[in-house]
Amino acid sequence: IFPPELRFAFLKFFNRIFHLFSSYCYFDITEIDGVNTNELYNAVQLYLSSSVSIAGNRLSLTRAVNSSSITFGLSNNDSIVDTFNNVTVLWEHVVTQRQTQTFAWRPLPEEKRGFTLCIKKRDKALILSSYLDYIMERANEIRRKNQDRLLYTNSRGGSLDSRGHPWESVPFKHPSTFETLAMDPVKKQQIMDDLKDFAEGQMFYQKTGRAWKRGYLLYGPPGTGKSSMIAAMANHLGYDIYDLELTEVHSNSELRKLLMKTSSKSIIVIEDIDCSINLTNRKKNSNATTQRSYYDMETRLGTGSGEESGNGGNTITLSGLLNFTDGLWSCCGSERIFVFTTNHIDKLDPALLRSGRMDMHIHMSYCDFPSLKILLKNYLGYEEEDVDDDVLKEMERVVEKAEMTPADVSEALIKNRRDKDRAVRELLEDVKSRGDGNVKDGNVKDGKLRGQSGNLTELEILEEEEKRAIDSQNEEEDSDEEEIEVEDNICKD
Ligand SMILES: Nc1ncnc2c1ncn2[C@@H]1O[C@H](COP(=O)(O)OP(=O)(O)OP(=O)(O)O)[C@@H](O)[C@H]1O
Ligand SMILES: [Mg+2]
Repeated sequence: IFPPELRFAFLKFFNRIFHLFSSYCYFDITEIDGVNTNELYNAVQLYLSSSVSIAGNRLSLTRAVNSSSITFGLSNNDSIVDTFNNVTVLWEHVVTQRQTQTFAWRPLPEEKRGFTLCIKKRDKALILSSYLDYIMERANEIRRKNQDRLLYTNSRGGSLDSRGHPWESVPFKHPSTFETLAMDPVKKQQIMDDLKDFAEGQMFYQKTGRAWKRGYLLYGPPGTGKSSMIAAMANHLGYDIYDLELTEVHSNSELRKLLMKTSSKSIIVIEDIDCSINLTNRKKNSNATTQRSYYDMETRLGTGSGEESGNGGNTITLSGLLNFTDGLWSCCGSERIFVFTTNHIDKLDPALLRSGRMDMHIHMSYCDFPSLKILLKNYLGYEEEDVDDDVLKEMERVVEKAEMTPADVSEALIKNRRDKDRAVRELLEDVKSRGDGNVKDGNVKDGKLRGQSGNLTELEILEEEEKRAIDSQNEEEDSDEEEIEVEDNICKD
């Protein structure tokens, strides 16, 4: 009988009156806030999942693909009571069908989900000041404890999913830890201490006016454990990993968007940075080196000298990357670690290496004696006293000269892991033959060239040559002794 406008006005008026006299107030926490995913929604969901499992009568159970744990959740339009500081609150999970959309610049999920928090008006101040913070903290804790950390990739390119995320995620379950990582224990301890200081350093960063982030550059030959180190870092700190594939990023602004969508307490990784983007000065480098780079980015990437070049801004440049790690944008969110890895540190632009940019440069080197002992323990369960003294001494003598990577050693050990004595014997032979071979050859630096297989491809040989050039350059400063040794051998020969 009444026209709809009148009915609507009446309802609104009635609602107002009702709320005026009601002693309750309500807060809506929707899953999608405008276009962004609402972090609070996810936090509340996680927070409630820990209590609904005990209290709820009707629960929704979910188990994400590859996840190890089952998550409890409130069923649609169900509610639960929670108490905080002796204040009782009511949570309701509200799910409604979304009206068919006329036009949306990206598809939204069909259901509109949200939580409604109902509290007494007199408790409002208390709740708003600390309850929500408490929920965020608890949710983070639960997430870390569940061990369901995530590995994100941007393999979709710049496109967004229905929840507005450019990142795709899978549960991260890499078993590498600092314990299993074979490297010099002193160096390992330094890195662990550094990570600890970082994770606990909120006050320090605030006091010194620095953004709460830290950069590590891992460099060294393939198979020396750079990726394993990143996994160990993530496992140690309980952080998520964002594996940024630069070849999928088309412009600096896309890079910025990706960064904005990373959460805090995360490690942002760019692997093989020398291969995925040309970060050195193009002009200087436009010879053989660039011809054999893995991806020919010449047409797509900028000059790397700072400005975006002329192809419609469709480039990602060194300055873009530096802004990403270092500039104003890098501190949206906090507690972030950037890790770059490379096999060729000399190919990187000095701007990326200057002090203060990457806080720590970590050299992952060939297997040395302490690392070898760790691998023996990991793979065979051998402590030092389980191995014959003479064998150990012999290994100690030759292992560094052999220039085997931890990956080479692991492989040798895995091959014979059912027969431990044989594994040790064969490893010793392998190490000795390589080590003594290296001493004879003197100036041939990399074990792989003389290694098991003589059939390296042309690309690999080019790479090896390049690596040797780099190695000799790197070692100019720090290994005068070795050079003398090599020269001695040449003289003997
Ligand atoms: N330092 C190490 N400690 C323990 N295991 C190692 C170590 N280095 C290599 N490995 C073993 O070798 C394999 C390859 O190592 P990883 O992928 O970490 O090397 P990388 O340095 O990242 O190589 P690339 O430069 O080719 O990416 C790993 O699966 C791991 O088992
Ligand atoms: Mg790697």
